[in-house]
Amino acid sequence: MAAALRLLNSSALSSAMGRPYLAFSSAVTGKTAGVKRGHALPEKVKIVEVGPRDGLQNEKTLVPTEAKIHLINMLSESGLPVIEATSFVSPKWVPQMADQLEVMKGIKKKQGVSYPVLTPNLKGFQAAIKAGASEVAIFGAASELFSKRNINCSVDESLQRFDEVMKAAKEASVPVRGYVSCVVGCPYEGKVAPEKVAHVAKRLYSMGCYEISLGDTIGVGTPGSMTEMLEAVSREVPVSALAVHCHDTYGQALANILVALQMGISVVDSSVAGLGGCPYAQGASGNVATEDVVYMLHGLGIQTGVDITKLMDAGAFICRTINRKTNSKVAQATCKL
Ligand SMILES: CC(C)(COP(=O)([O-])OP(=O)([O-])OC[C@H]1O[C@@H](n2cnc3c(N)ncnc32)[C@H](O)[C@@H]1OP(=O)([O-])[O-])[C@@H](O)C(=O)NCCC(=O)NCCSC(=O)C[C@@](C)(O)CC(=O)[O-]
Repeated sequence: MAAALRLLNSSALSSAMGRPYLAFSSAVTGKTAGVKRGHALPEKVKIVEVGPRDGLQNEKTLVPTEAKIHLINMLSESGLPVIEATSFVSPKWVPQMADQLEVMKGIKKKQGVSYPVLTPNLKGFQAAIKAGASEVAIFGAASELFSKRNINCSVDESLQRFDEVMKAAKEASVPVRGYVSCVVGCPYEGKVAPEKVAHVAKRLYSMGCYEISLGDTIGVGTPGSMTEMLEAVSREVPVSALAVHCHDTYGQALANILVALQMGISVVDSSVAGLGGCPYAQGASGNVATEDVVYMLHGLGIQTGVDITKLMDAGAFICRTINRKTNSKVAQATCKL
């Protein structure tokens, strides 16, 4: 990884001399930044934008529904292939997502873009389908205490609930993504053993989830602990079915994503402007910023299909709307605030 970072930095510096700021990345030129891709790095990465859901769910002040819809529409125009739109969870638990129906009805669905929603149980699944969702995600955890605080049941109980959702989803031919939270650390239990993560990931995959997103919910992972965890999980679930979902609390998210890419993972979750946190994980900061992920990937010559300028416009819009400073380093550096 160190070698790859060295290559990235030297290439970025030389290619940027005398050029406007965004020439640091291939995002504007469409060309690679001249970085030799390591043989393990994928040519393309699918970015799963979780800003409208993960990014906003923790906002204390209710974000106007119209603003959520406008954000999703702007993100759709940026070329992102997947935008997690909202969640069909209890409004008593997460009031910010109580307008899920209006959001789903209000967005302009762009052809080729998927708009999955979170569904913790059968009730949520049924409501999501009624609202027009064509993809859902179930969300479990590798830590008992986090599971209890987040969805009010043990890990085993959650898997039973998910089984019901899976059965209904199969009948309705709806693809289901599975999340595992706390893959390296838990706010209540501390370090989480990689074997526990592998166990839950395997269960979700066996019950039919097409993709398993591994969440470093509180952003404590390092390239070392991520590697250890990913090695354990990839013994149970094919790497082609894995995604990483990194929060940036300790500033390790991009480095963690890079090790995941080097292990063959080609799906990365991120949140525009680095918005977010988890309501049940005190102190957790936002997801890694999508702008920063796209900048790094383009700098590595990896395709995303995302127009970084349009993406930054979406980030600037939501930051203005909720009166927050962007957490994206790229947006800060280019004054897209
Ligand atoms: C799972 C429950 C519902 C259990 O909550 P519960 O209180 O145990 O549920 P219950 O079955 O006992 O029902 C209690 C009430 O909730 C209602 N209810 C029950 N289900 C639903 C539903 N789907 N939608 C709307 N209402 C629902 C139900 O109808 C009933 O209403 P009442 O009779 O009292 O009026 C609750 O704990 C919950 O909603 N939790 C969601 C928490 C959440 O959204 N957390 C954030 C997402 S996870 C995350 O961010 C991590 C991730 C994915 O990003 C990855 C990472 O970073 O690690």
